[in-house]
Parts: sequence; structure tokens; C-alpha cells
Amino acid sequence: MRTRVHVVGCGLIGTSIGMALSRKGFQVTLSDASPTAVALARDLGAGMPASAADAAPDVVVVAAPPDVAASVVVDQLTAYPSAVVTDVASMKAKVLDDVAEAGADLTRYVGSHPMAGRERSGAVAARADLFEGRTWVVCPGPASSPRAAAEVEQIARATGAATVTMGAEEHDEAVAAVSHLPQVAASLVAARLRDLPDDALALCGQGVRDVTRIAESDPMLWTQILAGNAAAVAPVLDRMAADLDAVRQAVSALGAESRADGARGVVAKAIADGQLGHARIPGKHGSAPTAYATVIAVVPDRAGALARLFQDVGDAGINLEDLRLEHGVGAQVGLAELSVLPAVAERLREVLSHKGWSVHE
Ligand SMILES: NC(=O)C1=CN([C@@H]2O[C@H](COP(=O)(O)OP(=O)(O)OC[C@H]3O[C@@H](n4cnc5c(N)ncnc54)[C@H](O)[C@@H]3O)[C@@H](O)[C@H]2O)C=CC1
Ligand SMILES: O=C(O)C(=O)Cc1ccc(O)cc1
Repeated sequence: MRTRVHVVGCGLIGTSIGMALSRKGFQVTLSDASPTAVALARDLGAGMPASAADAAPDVVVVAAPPDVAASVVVDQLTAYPSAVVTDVASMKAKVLDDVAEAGADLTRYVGSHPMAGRERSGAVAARADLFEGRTWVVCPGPASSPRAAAEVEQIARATGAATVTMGAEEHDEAVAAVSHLPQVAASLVAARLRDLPDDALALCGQGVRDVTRIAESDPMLWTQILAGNAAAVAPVLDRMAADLDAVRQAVSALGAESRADGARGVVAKAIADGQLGHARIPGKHGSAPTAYATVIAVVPDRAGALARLFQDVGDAGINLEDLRLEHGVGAQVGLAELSVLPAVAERLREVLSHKGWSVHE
């Protein structure tokens, strides 16, 4: 019998989950506070709108905003007394605490968090491959049954994600550093650009684009995430503020007098510490993050053709973030799908066309 999954919240994440699971043969039903979101998710192939005639789901995935996640989880545990319920909110301890406080059946609740997303919200931004090759954290609480944890892992893996199991607090401390602080940093850096004259903005290079991509994120969502994980985020922000202040003082000292003993050491250490931290980020794995743009080049099935393509990409000074090769059926060509940062995709298309490649979006 096909596993029945009910998705509550048909935004970016819920719709993407529905699309991925439907493609894998799960029977997915959809609900949302907004009927338009449900209709859109259905049109995108995420599943069928839930109706009173449906059989009870085996698993409910709550993909509603963080500030309502716990209450929706409680409602779903009550509505479906034998279903396993998970939520995908970006913080886990607060949701678990709130579900526990409501007196719900914790044996059937297992929080989780896909470490994949986009800086855009809503069903329109959903992608069936959003979780492909990404990590999905599963956080069973002390009362969760092993069966419930296994069901949630099965759902996460069916979307193409790799699961890791962690306690809620351990998860929250980790995401405070790897997700929540980066969001604050990106937003604050991008905010510096707001009043910059156009002539200065014209100088924006790849560095500022890399650092600020997620500054496009939804303020409502992130206010809820930072409030919901405040206990773990605050100490990370304190350490960041202390480091920033040290660099600020050193640079101010250098501005006041060129000798400024010790100041260069402080600056160099900050940059070197950044190198050490950056070197620890695990490499890319799985398919290209959906945030990349793809440029498709037709590659003749001839020795050295691919090498020439890579050479041309490299000569343009463009970093290839990922690559997929499709082999043409019935033709002596292959299709090289080049994933690059969206900001350089148009230039890559122009450069490759100019060099004689047949290029497609
Ligand atoms: N955006 C991202 O990149 C990621 C988000 N998450 C988590 O996923 C959850 C959903 O986020 P997104 O999909 O980005 O948000 P979204 O804003 O795209 O979608 C949220 C959906 O929930 C619906 N909704 C609101 N209140 C509801 C309620 N009481 N009952 C049912 N539906 C309700 C909204 O109408 C909307 O369609 C959040 O908890 C977020 O923390 C997790 C990983 C990544
Ligand atoms: O856009 C990106 O790169 C992200 O990392 C998105 C994201 C946003 C919120 C999460 O809780 C998890 C992932």
C-alpha cells in the first residue's frame, strides 16, 4: 500500500516536499491556511487537496511558518491519532517544548529540519529537487517512538536528502552558527548598500554578491526563526560582535595613525581565522543547489570537446559550481548542464556563444 503523507503548509518547503514525494509514488494530500496556496501546489504536482473523504495519513509533514508550527503539530496529532507527525521548522527545541506543553502525544512526534531552501517563499518557488543531496536533520525527542523516527527518516530520504539524527538543542546550536548567523551577517552587509550612490553600486563584484545572496530572504520568516532560536543565536552574535568590535578598533587605529602597533595583527588574525573556518565547510555533494543558474551547452561527441568547453569557462573567469552531462539520444552530441551563480549566467552564455558553442537556457 502506498504511504499516505499529508502536507500542511503549501509554501516553498511544503510544496517542494509534496512534489518530491509524489514523484516517488507517495500519496500526498495538501492543506494550507490559504486555499490559493493549496491550488497552486496541486497545479505544480505536489499532491491533491485534502478532503474529508480521505483515509487518515500515515505521516503528516507540517511546513507552516515557525510561529505556528507547534500548534499545527498539536492539531494534527489530535486529528490523526495514529499518524506520525513531523515539522520542518528551522528551530527544534522551541517546537518540541511547545508541543510537550500542550500535552500532545509525544511518542508520535519527531521534529525535523531540511537543510535546504531558497531565499524565496511560497509554492511558486518550490522545486522537486530542492532536497536532492542535501542534509535533513531528524530530531527525535526523548519520548519519540523508534517507529516514528524511522517513518520521518524514510520521508526525508525519499526526497533525495541524507538524514542525520541529533538532539533538538544540539541542532539549534549548530544552525545558530551555520544558518542563522549567516542570515544576520548577509542582511547587515546588504543593508550597507541601501543608500550607496549608483556609481559605487556599479562596482559590485562577485564577493558582495556571494556574501549577500540570502539577504533576499523573507523578513517575516527570519524574524520568527531568530526569535524561536534566540537562546542559541544570542551567544553566537555576542562572539561575532566582539570580533567585529576588535576589527573596528584596529581599523580605526590604522586610520588615525599609520603605526598603530598591534592593529595589523588583529586584522590579519580576523582574516586568517576566516580562512580556517571557511576551509572547514564540507564540500558540495549531490545535485546542484537550486539557487544556481544553469547554462546548457551542446557538446559534440568528440575527443577533447569537453576539455575545450571547460577551458572556455575557465578563461571567462567563471567558477563552475556543478556539472551534469546528458547524453543525446540518436545524435552524436551531449548536453553539458553547467551550474553557475545566477549573476554570471548571462555572461557565460554570451562568452560561450561567442566562442561558437550552441548554448541554451
Ligand atoms: N525557506 C527556507 O529556505 C526553509 C524553511 N524551513 C522551514 O519551513 C517552514 C515553511 O517555510 P517556507 O516554506 O519557506 O514558508 P512559506 O511562507 O513559503 O510557506 C508557508 C506556508 O504556510 C501556510 N500557513 C501559514 N499559517 C498556516 C497554518 N496555521 N496552517 C496551515 N498553513 C499555514 C502559508 O499560507 C504558506 O503557504 C518554516 O517553518 C521554516 O522555518 C526549513 C528549511 C528551509
Ligand atoms: O538559501 C540557502 O542557501 C539556505 O540555506 C536556505 C535555508 C533557510 C532556512 C533554513 O532553515 C534552512 C536553509
